[in-house]
Amino acid sequence: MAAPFTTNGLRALRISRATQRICRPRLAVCISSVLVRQLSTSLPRFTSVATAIDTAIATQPVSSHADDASQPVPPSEVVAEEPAKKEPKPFSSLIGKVSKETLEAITVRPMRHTHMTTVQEAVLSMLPELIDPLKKQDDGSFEEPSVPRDLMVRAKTGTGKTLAFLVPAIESRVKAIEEAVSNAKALAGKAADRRLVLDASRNFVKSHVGALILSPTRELAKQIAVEAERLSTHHGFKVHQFLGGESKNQQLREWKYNRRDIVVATTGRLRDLMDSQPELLRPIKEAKLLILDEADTMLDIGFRPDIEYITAQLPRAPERQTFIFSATISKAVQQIARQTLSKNHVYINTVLGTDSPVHAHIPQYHTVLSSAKDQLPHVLRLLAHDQLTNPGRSKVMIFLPTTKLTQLYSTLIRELARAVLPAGRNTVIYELHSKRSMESRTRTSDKFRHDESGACVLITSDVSARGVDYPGVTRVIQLGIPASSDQYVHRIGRTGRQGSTQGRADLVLLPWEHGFIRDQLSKIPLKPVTSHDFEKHVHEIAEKHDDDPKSFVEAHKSNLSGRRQRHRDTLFAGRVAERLKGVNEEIDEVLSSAVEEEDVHDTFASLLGYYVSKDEELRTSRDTILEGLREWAVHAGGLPEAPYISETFLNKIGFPSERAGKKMAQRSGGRFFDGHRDKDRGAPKQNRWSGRGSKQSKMQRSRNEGEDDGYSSRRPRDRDSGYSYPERRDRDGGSYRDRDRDSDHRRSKDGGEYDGERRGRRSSWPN
Ligand SMILES: Nc1ncnc2c1ncn2[C@@H]1O[C@H](COP(=O)(O)OP(=O)(O)OP(=O)(O)O)[C@@H](O)[C@H]1O
Repeated sequence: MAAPFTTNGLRALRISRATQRICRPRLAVCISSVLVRQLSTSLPRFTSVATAIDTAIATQPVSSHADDASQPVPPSEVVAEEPAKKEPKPFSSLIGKVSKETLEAITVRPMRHTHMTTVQEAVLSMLPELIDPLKKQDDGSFEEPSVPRDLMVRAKTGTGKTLAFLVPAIESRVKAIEEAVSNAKALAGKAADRRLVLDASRNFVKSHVGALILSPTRELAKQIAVEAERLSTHHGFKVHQFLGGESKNQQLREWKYNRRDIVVATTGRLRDLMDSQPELLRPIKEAKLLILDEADTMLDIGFRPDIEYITAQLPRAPERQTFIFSATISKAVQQIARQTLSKNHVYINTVLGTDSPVHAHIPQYHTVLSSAKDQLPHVLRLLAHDQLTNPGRSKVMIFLPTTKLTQLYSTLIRELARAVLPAGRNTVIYELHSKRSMESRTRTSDKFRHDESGACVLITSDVSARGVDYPGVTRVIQLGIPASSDQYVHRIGRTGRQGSTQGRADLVLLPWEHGFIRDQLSKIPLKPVTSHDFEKHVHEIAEKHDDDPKSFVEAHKSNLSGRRQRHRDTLFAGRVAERLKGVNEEIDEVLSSAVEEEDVHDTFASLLGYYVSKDEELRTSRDTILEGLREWAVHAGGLPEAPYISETFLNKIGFPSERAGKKMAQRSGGRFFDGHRDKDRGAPKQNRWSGRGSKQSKMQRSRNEGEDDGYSSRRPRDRDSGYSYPERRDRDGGSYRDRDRDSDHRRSKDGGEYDGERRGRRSSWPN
């Protein structure tokens, strides 16, 4: 019988590596190619590796650094095929390579998966060799591994990367325990009995951590921990979570009394505990596997000091293995990653050639608005469109660049949904950002994940951009430019997951943000749509509904769950088109009654902080950005005057400010941005929203009461769990200090949420 693909594949890679070490690179690649080609004739699955090496030959420079011993050996690259091009392999093909407990968890209970995704097949077919424990030699060093043990893996969003790294983590733990027991037996010789075996196993699982998994956000860390628990159900493993914003005492209690198989952590909390808790540090220092999920963020400047601190405490390669996973791994990140990975690592790339890391089947649109005034109406029309085209199963995520804008939009959409959207008061609005307590974030995230209302919206900052798995998201709306093109990809990845062919993405930009598309998103297949055309389109669909609501809903009946099928007549109340026509009046009304000027000013300041360094990506001047934001404050935020920004403040935030400052000063009578109001400017002019905020500002209330979860105007507020909870601090009182250290708040350039901390400097404006 032919040897399994993996063994042959790894053997070929090993030979290829050996040849690379001793020959000139071009020659080495040729030899490798011949070897691989021979294999691929008998094993068709190996063709992709052969193709990769062929590509390498084509691109290999004739004169290279062949004799330079200091050049790192390049990683072996495995290019996996797209699922569309081949039959997915069943998990049952892993029998004999993976323990039966893990396979049972995957295929029977609780996961019930049948076939591997491309990335899973590429990684799991490297088992069991990938995680074989290394033998310790007499001098205390470890034997040279016979196959590459470190991985850098790139695969599209929603393709099951979590399972791809968790299975090796679990299997490696199983093997390490077996080895510890067998060593104990060997030591005891004939005296070995059942009790000794048990003791050896018990000691080992408490004194050695198996795998340490680091994640950039708490939401993602929690999700990974849940998946790890599910996958290790039949092994009885304990998964520890060290996440900021949660009780340290509780985490330490769990740690004290339980085995330590897998640790999932955000870097801030883990570092904090490693610093202060020797009881925790000792077993973590024994961790033989480090996994960085969303690796490009983890290796970004904001997280790197923590990552370096943590990795410095762990064993070195080859004793420690490192896996790096992400949907986006740029060349620069690859360079940095190589400092963390062993030289002898494999790069598995399932995103082929020039292919976009976003799923091709997700239609992506962008709208450049002609004025800031159209921003909110357009977003409401997008929501209406989603509810009309996905009746009974609309689930939308709206991403905003700053926390303040997230709060403002949550207030506005919560107020407007009832009057404007087709599902009206049945629309459930969720709000999620880093200013919420951890408890509230977890609750909101869980509720949105399991929401079956048929019309729900999660308004969120970038805390939800990466890795978080919400099934059934029908549309992702991005308002304003994302922090980077990678962040765009990750946000979009919240829809069309698990091979789902449904989903849509919309990017909504102000006129001066247009340059971002050419500068950063030129490789993304974005289709333009004007707000005018879209308005017409939505009205046509709404009128179609209003002409015959019953048959409209009937046509989409298959989308409805049993419970909602019974209530399908009430899916969209009243005449939808008419309500949509009144959107501008409703917005005026809500801006004047539910939003304080102060909130708009704060939001403006947060946007200024976010956009100030984006002039290059936007291909425009800072003056244009400033003007654009001032226009936004008036036309979208409803301020009577554009905010005035002092020259000093402009200087502070890096504007070429003398000219801009004077210009603003001459034009403006509004609020003075340097912590003072400009008293000499007299009373602000009355505008159509004067007397605004007469209802208590929702943003204010949100701040005061921790309002968040699934607020639907249909429900009485006092009965809405999560609505009236006071903002709570952790019982251990450490939340604020801890939050400052938490990964979510240390995000850099494209780590997501802008929270006033930019490149290590805390700014003076709100976020
Ligand atoms: N083999 C499989 N068959 C069916 N569903 C799967 C399989 N593997 C994973 N899934 C499901 O697919 C979804 C997405 O998986 P996961 O979150 O691991 O994707 P990801 O690649 O890590 O995405 P992201 O890049 O956004 O982090 C999850 O709901 C997971 O349970």
